[in-house]
Amino acid sequence: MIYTCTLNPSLDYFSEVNNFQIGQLNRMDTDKKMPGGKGINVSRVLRRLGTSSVALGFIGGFTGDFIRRQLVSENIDTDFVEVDGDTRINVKVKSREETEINGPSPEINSDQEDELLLKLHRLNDDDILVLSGSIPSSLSANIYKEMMLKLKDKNVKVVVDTSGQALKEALAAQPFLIKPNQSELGELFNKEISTIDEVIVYAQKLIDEGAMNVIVSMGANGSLFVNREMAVHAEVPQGEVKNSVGAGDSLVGGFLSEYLRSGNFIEAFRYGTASGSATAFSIDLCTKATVEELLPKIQIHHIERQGGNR
Ligand SMILES: Nc1ncnc2c1ncn2[C@@H]1O[C@H](COP(=O)(O)OP(=O)(O)O)[C@@H](O)[C@H]1O
Ligand SMILES: O=P(O)(O)OC[C@H]1O[C@](O)(COP(=O)(O)O)[C@@H](O)[C@@H]1O
Repeated sequence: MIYTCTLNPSLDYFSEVNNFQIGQLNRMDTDKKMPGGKGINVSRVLRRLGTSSVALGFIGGFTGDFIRRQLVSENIDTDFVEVDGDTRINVKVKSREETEINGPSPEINSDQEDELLLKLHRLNDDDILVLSGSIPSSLSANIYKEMMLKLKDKNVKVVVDTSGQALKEALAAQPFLIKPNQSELGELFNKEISTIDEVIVYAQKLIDEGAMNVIVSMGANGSLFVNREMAVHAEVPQGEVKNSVGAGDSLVGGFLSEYLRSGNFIEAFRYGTASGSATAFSIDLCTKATVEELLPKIQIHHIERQGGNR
């Protein structure tokens, strides 16, 4: 079974505003409310691709009720811990450019934190746990690492999709997969990373620090998969970007769905990358049909590393 864990879910409020002007009264042309947060998006993508999962995390208030109802209507199993405050609202404005304003998390107290940690007992050998998104300010930045250490005697593959300190801390617990985007990778090393060669060098450093597999997503430039055996670039076709929110989560969901089916890293990477692009080219998240239409257009290039593959 795949478990996704979203410590900081969101109601994503999407609005389209033609000619958005800062400091002026703007009116929306369209709006839409969707359940959001990285693990929740992974669960939604997995369901669309025909793979079941259980969504864990903290939700609360009217926004939490909305998320729960939406997930139930999509036949996604949930096992959330209820908190007192409202789950945050993240505002996404689409105009000439996309602008995101993510809200602050509600307070999580130590009983609620313990309740979530106890749920990890549900996991068995060969399950997959996806730890995705930012960490609420009332929790410690090393909570992902702590969760992984609780599972160390079980053969659970853990995927970590977060950034900054939380990601640095998690590396020591040897995640199966991490998925920073290009700017998150740069942020980890306090360096602007602009070429594919640089991405490979720094992804490799994350492997040296403990990650088993690294995918670096690079928006319209596709993505890179790096582990000790290979470095692979997936080139994506150009298309009209309708909404890039959730593209990274779709990559993770697509990768896992195909990895569970075939156990093949390259096919999983191709499928994940197609899923990311299919979401970027859609108003909502990708569907199985949009992913499979793009799949033949994803070009896979093996890259020989300096000093050879290891
Ligand atoms: N403009 C785009 N054109 C084509 N594919 C895209 C575009 N933006 C994102 N994608 C796809 O989605 C994946 C994840 O996108 P990215 O923006 O890098 O992730 P994140 O949402 O985590 O920042 C990319 O690897 C790519 O496959
Ligand atoms: O937890 P964070 O880092 O604030 O991110 C939450 C936001 O990221 C999303 O999960 C989208 O993430 P990606 O675009 O990286 O796939 C939104 O649904 C949500 O609003």
